[in-house]
Amino acid sequence: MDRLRAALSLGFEAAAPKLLAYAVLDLTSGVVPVAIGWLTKIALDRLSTQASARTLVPLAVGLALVGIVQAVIPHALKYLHAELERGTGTLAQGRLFSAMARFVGLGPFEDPAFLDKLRLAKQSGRNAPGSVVKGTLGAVRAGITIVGFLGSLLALAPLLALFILAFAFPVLAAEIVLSRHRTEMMWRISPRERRELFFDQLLSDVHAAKEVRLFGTGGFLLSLMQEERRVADAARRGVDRRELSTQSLLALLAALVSGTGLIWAIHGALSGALTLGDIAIFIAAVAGVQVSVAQLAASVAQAHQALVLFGHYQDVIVVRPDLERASHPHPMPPLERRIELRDVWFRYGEDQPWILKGVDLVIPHGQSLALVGLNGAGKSTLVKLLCRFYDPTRGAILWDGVDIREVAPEELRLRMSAVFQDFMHYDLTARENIALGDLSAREDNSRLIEAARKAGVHQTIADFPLGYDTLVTRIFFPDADENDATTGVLLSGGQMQRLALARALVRGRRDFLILDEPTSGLDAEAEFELHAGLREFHCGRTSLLISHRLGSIREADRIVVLSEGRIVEEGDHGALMAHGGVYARLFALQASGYTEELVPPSVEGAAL
Ligand SMILES: Nc1ncnc2c1ncn2[C@@H]1O[C@H](COP(=O)(O)OP(=O)(O)OP(=O)(O)O)[C@@H](O)[C@H]1O
Repeated sequence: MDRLRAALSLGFEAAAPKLLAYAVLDLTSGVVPVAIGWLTKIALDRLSTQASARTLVPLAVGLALVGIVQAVIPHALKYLHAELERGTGTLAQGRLFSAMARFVGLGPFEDPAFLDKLRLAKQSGRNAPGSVVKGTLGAVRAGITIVGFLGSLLALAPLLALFILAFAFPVLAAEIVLSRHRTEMMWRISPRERRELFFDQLLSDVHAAKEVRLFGTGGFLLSLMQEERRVADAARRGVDRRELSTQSLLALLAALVSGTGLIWAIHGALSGALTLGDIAIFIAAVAGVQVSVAQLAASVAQAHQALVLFGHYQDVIVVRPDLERASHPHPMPPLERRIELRDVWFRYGEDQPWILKGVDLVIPHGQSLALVGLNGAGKSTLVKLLCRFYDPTRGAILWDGVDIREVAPEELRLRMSAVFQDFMHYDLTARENIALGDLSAREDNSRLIEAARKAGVHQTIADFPLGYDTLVTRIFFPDADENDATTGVLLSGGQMQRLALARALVRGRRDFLILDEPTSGLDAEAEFELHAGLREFHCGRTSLLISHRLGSIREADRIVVLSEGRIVEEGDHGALMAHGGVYARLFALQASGYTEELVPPSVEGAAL
């Protein structure tokens, strides 16, 4: 009942006048068949008693008017229903995405059960209020028609009226059971549909297209996609078949009921107990009640199914933040002393292996720290904990002595900037791609240009047909525009990475800068220039740099080596080289790939 109220109030909030108009028209259409039945009966009775033509005119006009109403109402209802769906769709979308914005971290986006719920919530938030209104009003409308016709039947054949009414109960029960099966099936196949969608996107994605073609995996991926569809279709087919057999059985029952009624009516007519008009209204009533009972059942099923799905929407919009928010958040003044990881342990789930195993690390204010380690050592995980995308499973991260769980996550993030290893490229303009780092810079050309210059991408953008307002994508334009550069340009991987870097830099002098492999896609010269620029940029600022190119981090104030979730070495480049441990071995290994004659002295080591 609460769910019904919530769905209706969402519809009401989104489009109250249209919802009311829909209700009025829908309910009116419930009276129409009964009115037609009675007007026909009266007309036939008058005809059979040789009544004058004048008495028939109003009836004919009435019948014509009711006929017009009957013809127009479905179209008006269709329009109003679409309007209702558009209104609720926009409102529900806003609420759904606002609820998702309350998530502090990344956990829910990695939880398959939540992703299934989210997909159904998106669908039901848009459709459910309309379907609930349609289903509920459809049921009421059918109820009105049934009551109208049953009243007529009660006057003619009370027993038959009760017989027909009794038939309504199994129909309703069957429809509700079928609806429950359908919604359960939809939930069951949801992961399959998600996987099918994944393969579908993969097979139409330009990035994947290269490997798909080179490795010839198109057929294989297609077969996986179709397998998902086959399994999901088998489940759908099962429910469809069950519906078909149940509906056929109900149709048989309906035929028996109408057959019995017809035989009774013929007897009545032959014995002179029923007039021609009685027969007409009787036939209309039997058919009308049966159709309306079927409509009632279908409407109840529709509303029931929509309400079950609407439950997913409701679950998502009231979902609690994935990570605890402090009830009285600590203020977040600028960093003055240090960021500290104190005995931090972390794993992604209780059944997952430990990724960080007791990390103690201090990043003093104003210092640059470089993090080094083999693939999978836990470097990016540590970055995600610093941004509070997850909370440590044990231990704490302190910002000037305050646990970051005690401050508002938004405040924490306002004090930071970052380039992530898996940086984003937005299918927007160059201006927007940079300004998404700090929206206040959107119209501030000098700030955008400064950030782009530092990231080494200003000249590239300036040469675009529309400069900073050039779209750095072509996905929004059809083939016909392919040769028109003003409809968008395509960037190389390195240029996209520079844009991502500019996005991080446009945030200005934030307290803490994280650079996770910021130059992995850049050429050696660009990387050298960029690191020189960055050195100047984060000179005297607190920063964390992760890079596998050890030459680019050698000038960091401190280098920390992470191995299997533990810090195994710490010191500056000179000290670590002298120590002769993991770092020295890795550095020597990289350096051995270069010969002195080939590397100009100024860039030696920089591009390792
Ligand atoms: N979202 C996640 N859920 C579960 N496990 C994860 C997740 N992200 C990373 N891991 C696991 O955590 C481990 C450390 O990954 P992480 O990305 O932190 O390593 P890294 O040191 O940054 O590696 P690389 O040098 O390859 O970037 C890996 O074994 C990875 O499988």
